[in-house]
Amino acid sequence: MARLFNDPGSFAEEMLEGFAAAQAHRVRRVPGGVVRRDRARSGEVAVVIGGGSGHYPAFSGLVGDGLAHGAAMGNLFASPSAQQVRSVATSAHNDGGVLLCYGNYAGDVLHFGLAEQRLRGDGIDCRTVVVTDDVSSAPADERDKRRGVAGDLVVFKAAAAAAAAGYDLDEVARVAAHANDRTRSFGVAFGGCTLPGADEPLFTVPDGKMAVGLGIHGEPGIAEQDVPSADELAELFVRTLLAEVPDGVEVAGSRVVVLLNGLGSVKYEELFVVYRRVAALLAEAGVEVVEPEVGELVTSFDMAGASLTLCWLDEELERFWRAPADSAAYRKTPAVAAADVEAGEDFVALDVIPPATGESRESARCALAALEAVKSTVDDNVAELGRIDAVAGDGDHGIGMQRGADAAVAAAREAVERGAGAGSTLNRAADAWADRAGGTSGALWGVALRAIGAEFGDETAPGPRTTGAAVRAAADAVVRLGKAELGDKTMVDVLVPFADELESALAAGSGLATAWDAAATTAAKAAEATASLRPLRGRARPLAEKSLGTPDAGAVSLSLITRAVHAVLAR
Ligand SMILES: Nc1ncnc2c1ncn2[C@@H]1O[C@H](COP(=O)(O)OP(=O)(O)O)[C@@H](O)[C@H]1O
Ligand SMILES: O=C(COP(=O)(O)O)[C@@H](O)CO
Repeated sequence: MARLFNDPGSFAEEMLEGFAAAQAHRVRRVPGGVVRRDRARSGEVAVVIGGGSGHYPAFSGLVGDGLAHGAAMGNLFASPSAQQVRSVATSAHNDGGVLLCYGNYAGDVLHFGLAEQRLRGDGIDCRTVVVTDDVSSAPADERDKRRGVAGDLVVFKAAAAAAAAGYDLDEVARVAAHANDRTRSFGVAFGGCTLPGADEPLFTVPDGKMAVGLGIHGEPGIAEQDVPSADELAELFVRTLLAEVPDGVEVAGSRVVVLLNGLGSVKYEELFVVYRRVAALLAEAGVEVVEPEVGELVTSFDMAGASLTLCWLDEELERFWRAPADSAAYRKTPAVAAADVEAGEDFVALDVIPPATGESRESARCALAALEAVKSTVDDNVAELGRIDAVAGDGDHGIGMQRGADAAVAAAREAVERGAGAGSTLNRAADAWADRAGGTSGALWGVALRAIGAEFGDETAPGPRTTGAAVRAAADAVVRLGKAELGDKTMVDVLVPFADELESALAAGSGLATAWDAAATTAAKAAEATASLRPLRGRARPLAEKSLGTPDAGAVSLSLITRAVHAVLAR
């Protein structure tokens, strides 16, 4: 467990501050993360990686020559926001376009996806490759649903070496996708991680047992067995990964990168004991190992666990794997000399409040009151939302919603004080929510509030009809971004019936407060009804059976929020 921290809420930020100070000769701090201190040559594709904090050396430790050009860093175990990714990518860009490369987690996919759209809008060409190496997170015929774990390193390195070799953006993306296709990982855990300030570990494994197939956020594993000996673990690792070799690869005679990764509190010495047997087994199978790594490459805070990664090489991947690199946490000599180029402009968000009418400013005050009610209900339910999310997810839904709601209220308050209209107030609240909350729900709440803001605008006071249309627009935006359907066990199962009921009650002539009341009652029933569904989206999906009987965390928080907002409308 973490012993050294100040305010747990500032841990990720303070960690990055210290990292950047300690690595000032390699990296530069920019809003949302870090970029290389020295620019690469002009025209070189920038490889921008990122994800939640708590996985060091992923992601900031992998920024440097021959590795990533920048890393966007979110809160602990929560993806960076779209704005953070955009900021880092803008600072890392060398006029050669940007490859966004990160592990396949719902929150990362949403935020990096939004960032990609915005970067394109800024005139920066982008491609995306998500890492999906964890064989236990989905079957082989659904590789695109798998999580990204320690295989991140091989994919990031291949992409960055291709960029350094002068490949263009399409070619860098091709190399990264190819490295991902050739990479498989498999992990186990003996104990959970405890985040700073938390009293309990995120999950536990019974004494003497080992969870098999566990993810890097403590997502429960696919099986449990007695703790094996080091040799037996090596045998399990190698057997599992040799059972799923990429298409077109012959095991005997192949050359592979091997990563034996410690997840946080397994000792290097233990890893070497395991590696001794891994190396022997691969040799017996006729596989030649190329520059293996044994150590901490992608961790999960202080989780006790380990994983094995194999990347099946061809000539090009081997060349890129062997290429020099010099980052804080990963170095291969000879180090490349940094190009001595002027640092470019960092990304600076515009801070202009658009003009608004008096009536819209009045509505902005109501929007602020509604957000305050949201914050207060989230505060009251934070532990329960975490508990529900922990059944099949990563247990951070309450904390994420709290971070988002806090930030949204602060941003809305500032906007109101500066004379913003309702639309702009909600836009600012939306960006603040998405920025601070991270995670899947952060991205979704961000687009939902933005959609409401767009309907409200800064000119007129939104009446019942506009409010109904705004809620519908929010539902459409959430579905468009998250692509969940009704019945997938997500917040959509509450948001859509809520919007339907609100619209039909308004159409039947009810006033806003009465219609909202009826819709909030529908929302509560819909949230409860998600208990009988199996999740088909998000982090809980691999644990569908476990989640039966428990409602969806995002559905419950949304239903509580609709009820809290009703209290404001009924005033
Ligand atoms: N594709 C999706 N569309 C809509 N809602 C989703 C989707 N994926 C997940 N969710 C919602 O997000 C909630 C989880 O939010 P959060 O804990 O912030 O995410 P994370 O799993 O990234 O930590 C889920 O309970 C679910 O309601
Ligand atoms: O957890 C991470 C991002 O996933 P969310 O879906 O945002 O929770 C992060 O730690 C890995 O990038």
